[in-house]
Amino acid sequence: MTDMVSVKLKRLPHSEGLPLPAYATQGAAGMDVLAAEDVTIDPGARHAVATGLAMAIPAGYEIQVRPRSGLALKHGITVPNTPGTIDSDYRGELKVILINHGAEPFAIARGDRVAQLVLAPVTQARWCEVDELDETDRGAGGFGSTGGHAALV
Ligand SMILES: O=c1ccn([C@H]2C[C@H](O)[C@@H](COP(=O)(O)OP(=O)(O)OP(=O)(O)O)O2)c(=O)[nH]1
Repeated sequence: MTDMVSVKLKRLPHSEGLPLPAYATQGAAGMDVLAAEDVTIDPGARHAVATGLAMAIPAGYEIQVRPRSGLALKHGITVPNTPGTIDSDYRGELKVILINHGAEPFAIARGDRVAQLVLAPVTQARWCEVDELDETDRGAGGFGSTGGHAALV
């Protein structure tokens, strides 16, 4: 059974008549979120798409704005800041930043499902400053230090 967390949501006038974000299937991790405006994004351009929704996410949670794979694969439409972070103390309009990596202008109509929202728990870190860090086999190796993209044998 999936946990359910209540999130207070306020409709702004331009979302009137639109369905709320919803899970497309029972096991979906993300709720598809709808555009509240008509807009065309030219190749290479970005736009913060209005959703007409504001919310009060409970403390200890965030909402992540993630791309939809179908739009990415078929049209090159993705979220450049993915996952977009909606903070629990944000009360403004949730906007979906989209970029068109495709070759054609991409037309969005009000009501189109442009991205998905994932509610996720947040753990805040407290820094603990030290003079020395413990040693590991990896050490400072990174950024491809274990080899290229060929399969490990
Ligand atoms: O895709 C996004 C990302 C962010 N936001 C809103 C909610 C979030 O809580 C706020 C700030 O986002 P973020 O911290 O990513 O932006 P920033 O550039 O660091 O701005 P700020 O200085 O306002 O925190 O903007 C959106 O509506 N959509």
